[in-house]
Amino acid sequence: AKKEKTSARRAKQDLASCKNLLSCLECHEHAWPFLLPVNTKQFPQYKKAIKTPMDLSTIKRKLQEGSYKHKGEFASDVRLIFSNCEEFNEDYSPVGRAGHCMRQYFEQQWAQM
Ligand SMILES: Cc1ncccc1N[C@@H](C)c1ccc2c(c1)OCCO2
Repeated sequence: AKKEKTSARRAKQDLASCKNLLSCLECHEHAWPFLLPVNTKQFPQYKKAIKTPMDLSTIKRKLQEGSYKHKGEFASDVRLIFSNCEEFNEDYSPVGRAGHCMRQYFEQQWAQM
């Protein structure tokens, strides 16, 4: 019973840390391209090019719904945002640069979790 308690407590702590890190990502100056799902009416080719779209609002919903069993699954979805961004956007475009900046920020914060 002791072992389960600590792992339940750690799971709670991890969820709180993921929610906190997500808030930091959402309010980052360069988060603007990633806040909501890419509008495929605005970018018709996006649907074909990007097999698994991801964005910060979707991650927020998944956290709230308890969709992530381990914090690593949360990190994978965040990294998916940035790999989709690299696939679709030129490195030196405004969105491409924002993606590189946000990825660097995320990995820095993630390493301290
Ligand atoms: C992350 C991403 N990848 C590929 C395409 C779009 C986006 N983001 C949207 C929000 C977006 C990014 C940039 C925009 C825009 C919408 O609307 C018009 C002007 O510039």
